[in-house]
Amino acid sequence: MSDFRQRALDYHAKPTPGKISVELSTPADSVDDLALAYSPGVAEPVREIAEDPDNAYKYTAKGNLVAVISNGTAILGLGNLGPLASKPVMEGKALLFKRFAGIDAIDIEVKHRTTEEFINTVANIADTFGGINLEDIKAPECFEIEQELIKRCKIPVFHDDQHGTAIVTAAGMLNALEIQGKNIENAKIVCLGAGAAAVACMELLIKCGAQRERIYMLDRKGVIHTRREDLTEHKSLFANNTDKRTLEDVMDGADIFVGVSGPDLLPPETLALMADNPIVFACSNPDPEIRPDLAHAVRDDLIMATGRSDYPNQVNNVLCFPFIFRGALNVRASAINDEMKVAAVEALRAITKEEVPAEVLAASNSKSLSFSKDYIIPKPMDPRLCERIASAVSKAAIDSGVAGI
Ligand SMILES: NC(=O)C1=CN([C@@H]2O[C@H](COP(=O)(O)OP(=O)(O)OC[C@H]3O[C@@H](n4cnc5c(N)ncnc54)[C@H](OP(=O)(O)O)[C@@H]3O)[C@@H](O)[C@H]2O)C=CC1
Ligand SMILES: CC(=O)C(=O)O
Ligand SMILES: [Mg+2]
Repeated sequence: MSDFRQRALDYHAKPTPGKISVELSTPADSVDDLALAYSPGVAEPVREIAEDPDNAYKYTAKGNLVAVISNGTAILGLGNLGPLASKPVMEGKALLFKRFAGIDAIDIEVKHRTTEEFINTVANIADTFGGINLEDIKAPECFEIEQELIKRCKIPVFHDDQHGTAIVTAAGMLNALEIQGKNIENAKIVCLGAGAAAVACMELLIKCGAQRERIYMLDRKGVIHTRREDLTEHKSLFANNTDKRTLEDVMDGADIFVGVSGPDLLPPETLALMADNPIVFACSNPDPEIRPDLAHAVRDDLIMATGRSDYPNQVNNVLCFPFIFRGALNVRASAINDEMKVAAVEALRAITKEEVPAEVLAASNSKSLSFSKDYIIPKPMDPRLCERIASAVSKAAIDSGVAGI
């Protein structure tokens, strides 16, 4: 067994199995404490909440509690390995919520037969939480699940793999384009993958100025084009009227490659086909579509990002979900809307261009970091992220009329 694999297993097994636990926030030592915490004292907030459900925010953990919910159908890039196998990732998301944004999060892995059964399960428990972060649910079911839950729940419901990924991708991409001296309106974009992350990333890039007809999206069958008759509703939105059919066909002259598909799917030699000063986001986890060392060996003019912590430019939704929820929960937003997403993109972009605090340099073993090809997006441990993104998101929620307080 490799040293890293053993360390990763040990990290999860010790000192106690898993990565999260529940801690008490009030005293529970004396008879008097118990009389307040449980019977008879607990009856008082029960009555208050029965009278007005909003009192749950005052007397329970609801307002700072997010459910991280998965069915394990698209666990990172590992595929459909079932709900229980997704638990380490969901506990990991809970860890990140707490570590970076002080949000209490609990993982819930749901076994279900039909999409409707999954939706009903989540809708039926939603009132317990201040927000719901859907995670690693595969396309196309994820689109219906999120839309239906947004309709049925009074709290923010956010499919992280769609919108968290899209927000970070858009921020990193706009910064990378600026460094490469290109603009998004003219960019030829190749997107390998046509699932949850791909569709949301491309839709947000279009909102940022990308031209739909200059996007070439591919699934396992190749380029998504107008003559295909097997396309789902969301893939059809990206059907390109083109005679190009393969990855090699569309990589010719491309300015941007976004990989949200699976490991090692981008042959190094296809990079040679791209335009000058290209941008390659190989975001599949844990193994990217192409390893940075292979990519850099083919081209020295590219900007390269992955979803991982151990290379420069980590384009990963960890840079978004803790902070966008912090901003939403702080103003008790009923939804996470486009205005809040755009505010998160802009905050992320702006932070990248500012001086990096010494503690971030130390945590990332760097002597210096400044806006450049190897620093297009902030590091996740940057303490400015929470304050800056959350306040921008809260403001956008207030301005767009979805804030509850
Ligand atoms: N860095 C980050 O922050 C994030 C990265 N990701 C990564 O993106 C990837 C996809 O996740 P997600 O969108 O949630 O999953 P989905 O299951 O919703 O989508 C997966 C997509 O990848 C396509 N795909 C898989 N294998 C191939 C292949 N050999 N050739 C071409 N296309 C392929 C599938 O094609 P088809 O439709 O034909 O089945 C599908 O369209 C994962 O690797 C995940 O780790 C996801 C979210 C965040
Ligand atoms: C980062 C993440 O959410 C994923 O790879 O699925
Ligand atoms: Mg995910």
